[in-house]
Amino acid sequence: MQKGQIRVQTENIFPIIKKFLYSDHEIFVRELVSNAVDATQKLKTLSSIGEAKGELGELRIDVIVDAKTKTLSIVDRGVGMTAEEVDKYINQVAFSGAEEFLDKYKDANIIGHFGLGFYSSFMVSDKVEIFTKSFRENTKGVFWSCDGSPEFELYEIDKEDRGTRIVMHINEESQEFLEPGRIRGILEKFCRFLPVAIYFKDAGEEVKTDEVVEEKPINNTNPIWVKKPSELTADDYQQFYRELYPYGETPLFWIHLNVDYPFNLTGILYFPKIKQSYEIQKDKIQLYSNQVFVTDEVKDIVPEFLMLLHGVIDSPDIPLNVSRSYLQGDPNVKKINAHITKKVADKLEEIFRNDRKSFEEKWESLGLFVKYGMMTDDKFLDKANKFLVMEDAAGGTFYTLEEYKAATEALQKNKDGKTVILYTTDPIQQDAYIKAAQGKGYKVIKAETLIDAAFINNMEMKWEGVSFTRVDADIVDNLIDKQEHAASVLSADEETRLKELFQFDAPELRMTVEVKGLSAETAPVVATRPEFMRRMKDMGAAGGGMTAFYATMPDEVTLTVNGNHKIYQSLLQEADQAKAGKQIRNLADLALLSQGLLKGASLTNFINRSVELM
Ligand SMILES: Nc1ncnc2c1ncn2[C@@H]1O[C@H](COP(=O)(O)OP(=O)(O)OP(=O)(O)O)[C@@H](O)[C@H]1O
Repeated sequence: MQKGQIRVQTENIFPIIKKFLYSDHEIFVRELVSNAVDATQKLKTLSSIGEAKGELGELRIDVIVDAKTKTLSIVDRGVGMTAEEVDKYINQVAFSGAEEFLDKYKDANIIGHFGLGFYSSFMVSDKVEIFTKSFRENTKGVFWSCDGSPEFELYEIDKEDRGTRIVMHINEESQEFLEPGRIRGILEKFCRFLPVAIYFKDAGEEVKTDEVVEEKPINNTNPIWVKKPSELTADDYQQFYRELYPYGETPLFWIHLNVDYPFNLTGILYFPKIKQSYEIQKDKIQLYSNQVFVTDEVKDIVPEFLMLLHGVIDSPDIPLNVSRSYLQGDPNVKKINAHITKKVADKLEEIFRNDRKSFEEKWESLGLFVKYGMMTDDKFLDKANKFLVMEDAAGGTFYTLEEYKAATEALQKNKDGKTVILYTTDPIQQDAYIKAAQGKGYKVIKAETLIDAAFINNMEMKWEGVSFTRVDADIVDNLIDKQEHAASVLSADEETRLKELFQFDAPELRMTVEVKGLSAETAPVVATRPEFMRRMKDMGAAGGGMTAFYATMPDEVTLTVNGNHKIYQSLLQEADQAKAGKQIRNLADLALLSQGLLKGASLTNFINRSVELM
């Protein structure tokens, strides 16, 4: 028998482990089961190259919880260890550099992500024992035990079967890890797709002898992301989606990632159906390293705009044991990021080209990813410019940017030669304006979703030769500023007088009045909301910052008085000044009403005044 001290520089390494790993105790299960998987995989490899002799038998891992003896055991049938190996790997190697590591990362919250490996078992144990026997011929079994002090025991034992049994004597504070439900839950979280079958057993559970209980492993050892895309059907992908998200709706489509150079990465990303932007859930992508679950916080690894996707990413090349700031600067992570973005863009373009109809049908959900991506990632923007579509206000027709430009070439270029994209944020409320624009042959597109306001601002900076104007931003004749003027039939005096009549108090509005010669069929007064101020106000309302103060400002509105409307001929002749004033006020209110700007007392006044005039 050998007795000795574990050779780490710090005497009190165990209290440190316990303290720092406090928040993430459950990861010891992942660490130990991963070791058992590694030992099993190693044996398979050695056997395949003829270094391990004989039958391997059923290769499985058993996790056994026993409340009576207060132990949790993890049993594998892998390579096992000889006495020398236990001394080398457990006593010496496992902790070299640990002191330095702890010093460096004392303050960071990342230690929970650091694979402390086998020693993490001491977070929850008073004593840990190893019973192991190597696959090598003519070796004896080995017993190792340590109670959490740096002293250990190591001696040979008789052990029949190959492999390793780790027995943890769970400590007083960690009794939760003796609850079968708790352990099962942890296994399902971390070990769900590990490549070796894992069986969970509650030693305290009574088994009736005449009953054949069918054993089912915890995990799916062969998840579809490790298979070749050519071997898989649409059904396989959808079934796997349901396995990941039992309550999720059928996804729109998916992308199978498979890279082996210059880094290793596999995975499947699903585009979920999104009906409302507020349904968006981030943190739905799970990150694995060789099928071991690592985290569902994929920030920094997946581009921000793709955080909305679901699915799994598996890469042994992502440095998991280091801090976030390091991760951001990591060249591999940057490459992975760029690769995922490219793959997603390629896939979207492929669907757009091959099946535009289905692409357009999915646009309601897809548009959100695409627009978000175009705003935040210039590489993606370049590609997406080809497949971003804009839906006509009439519904059912979609234009790409190029198609819209071509279709509006003749009518919608302004004096600077820019294409003016007319949009509506509310086809019902802005119906009159849309009809007027369409009447002139203009194309109006829908921009109704939460993201559109920001998207429009952003694209105006990024797209050359394009500007956006909301369909009610000006009277229809001025929507596309071509610097053409129609003459008014009124004399200069009459215009001035008319302008005066329209000067009245409207405290909640900031009003500008202009008299213009519009066509005789156009309404006598048109209320419009200047694009710039309205955007600022919308942005202020949506989210604070610099623009927040705009939200508190009065609504800005322009009243364009149509000097060519025949109603003014009689109004300007009206002898009863008070009556004329009221009629003028009513015309203005009607225009404001169409913009949804007539509210509260102003609305009541309008109704009373109308009755009076009648
Ligand atoms: N179940 C096992 N069967 C055989 N060897 C094992 C087993 N568990 C641990 N070992 C040996 O002990 C070594 C140290 O294990 P430990 O978990 O501390 O670190 P690691 O697995 O090498 O690295 P990591 O920090 O990523 O877990 C392993 O490399 C392996 O050689």
